[in-house]
Amino acid sequence: MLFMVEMDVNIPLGFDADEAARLKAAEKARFQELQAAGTWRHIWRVVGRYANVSIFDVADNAALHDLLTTLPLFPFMTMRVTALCRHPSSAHDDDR
Ligand SMILES: O=C(O)C[C@H]1C=CC(=O)O1
Repeated sequence: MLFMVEMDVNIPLGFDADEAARLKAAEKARFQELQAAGTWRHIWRVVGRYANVSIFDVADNAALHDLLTTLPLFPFMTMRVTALCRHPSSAHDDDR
């Protein structure tokens, strides 16, 4: 199942800089694993914000919930999830 996830990251001012750097590095490593696995299919930066729009391909709602809530930056993220399905005019057979 495909989902669009909009993620806004808010690390509070004054948060420990080393810990923030560690969490960002862990997030990037987890992202790269999930991208290589085809689970985190796409990511775009939202211009002018510490935010992204991503496309996930997971088995079901529970799998997405488990994945998102275990991301290293999850405690600092606001997320909006939109379920997607293939558009009948799409040329991409794997959009499902
Ligand atoms: O930078 C972000 O938008 C937050 C997060 C998502 C992927 C990643 O590497 O970091």
